[in-house]
Amino acid sequence: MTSGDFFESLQQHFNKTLPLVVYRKPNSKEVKALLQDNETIHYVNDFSESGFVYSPFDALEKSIVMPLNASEEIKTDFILSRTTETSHQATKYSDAEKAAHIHLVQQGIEAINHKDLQKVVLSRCETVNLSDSHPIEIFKRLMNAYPNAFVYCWCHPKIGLWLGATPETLLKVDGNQFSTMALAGTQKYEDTLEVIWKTKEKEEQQLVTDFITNSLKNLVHPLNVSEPMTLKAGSLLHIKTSISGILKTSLKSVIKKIHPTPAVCGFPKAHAKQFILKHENYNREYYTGFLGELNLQLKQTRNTNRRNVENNAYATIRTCSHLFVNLRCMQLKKQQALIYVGGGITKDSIAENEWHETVNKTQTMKRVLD
Ligand SMILES: C=C(O[C@@H]1C=C(C(=O)O)C=C[C@H]1O)C(=O)O
Repeated sequence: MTSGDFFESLQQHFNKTLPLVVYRKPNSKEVKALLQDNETIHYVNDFSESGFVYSPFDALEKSIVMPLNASEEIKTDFILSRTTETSHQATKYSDAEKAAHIHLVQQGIEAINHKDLQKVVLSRCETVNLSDSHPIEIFKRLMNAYPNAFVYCWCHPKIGLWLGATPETLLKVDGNQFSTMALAGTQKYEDTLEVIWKTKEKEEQQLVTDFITNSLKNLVHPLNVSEPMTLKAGSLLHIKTSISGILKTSLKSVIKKIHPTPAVCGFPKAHAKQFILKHENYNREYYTGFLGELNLQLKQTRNTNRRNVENNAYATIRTCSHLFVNLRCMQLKKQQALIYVGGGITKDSIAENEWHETVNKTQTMKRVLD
């Protein structure tokens, strides 16, 4: 489909206020959309469904799927163009806004010092007034601005409209090949990837790696764990460890084990989650949940040069899922964007610095707003 026809179909479907999702994977030029044919909310039953899944932070809440068999699938190639900065004004924060987050972080540090809690990821939701909002235009700007992110726009008339550009994979399953990543630690990108990471960030990220590798012990075997490396995400840098192996269990079991990871919740998981639900004072909804392709059937012929009938005999069908953590995202209301940002708190955190980290993280979305 031509790019023009693709975005025209998308806009028409959007105008009919029917559910849709449009997305582009990291470093890919292919953009895909699922256009659901009616307003039904399809809930996930056991993660054996096929389609696009949208899951909240709280694993006790229901996940939504746009099923392949109730949607039209369209695709195009999107050619990146030079990013044009929008005219969005710099944010003036009130003292109260800053004080509230600093207080939350201080409560987190206090709990870490006195209770059985090693890390807790604390976040806030910032409201930005918009002069105008064209979700599909914003989605295109996100694709241009963040080529190595998973960029999406998800919309359901009964749930809401979300957009994001996330650097973090929750998991990828291709047949029985499994991979994931431990991503944590943040600093501003200042024109180089050759940066020094402080012990605080290194320990915080190692905790995520340890949690994931321990959780996967009996589910993925053998398990390969890379050295930590620096990853650039927009104007930020993170530490990333790649983890991969052969999956020995169902998708449902592995999701249950790892989501939410200490990269977005904390450690131990139950205590961190309890702290978040009690102290954050707002509902994260889908922020720090996960989203992406669920159980898609990929057909691959072994020898693409041989154009004969026999070739089909060599075709293999693999079931693939590729899920991302819903970070660097926002919810669009009529004339407002709700931007969700957070950071990992450990015993060594400095509350003021954590505030600035969330301010820096808001830039990922603000750069594409009018
Ligand atoms: C929670 C967020 O990001 C997560 C927290 C990070 C950190 O604490 O340094 C880094 C990357 C993400 O795993 C967010 O972007 O809102």
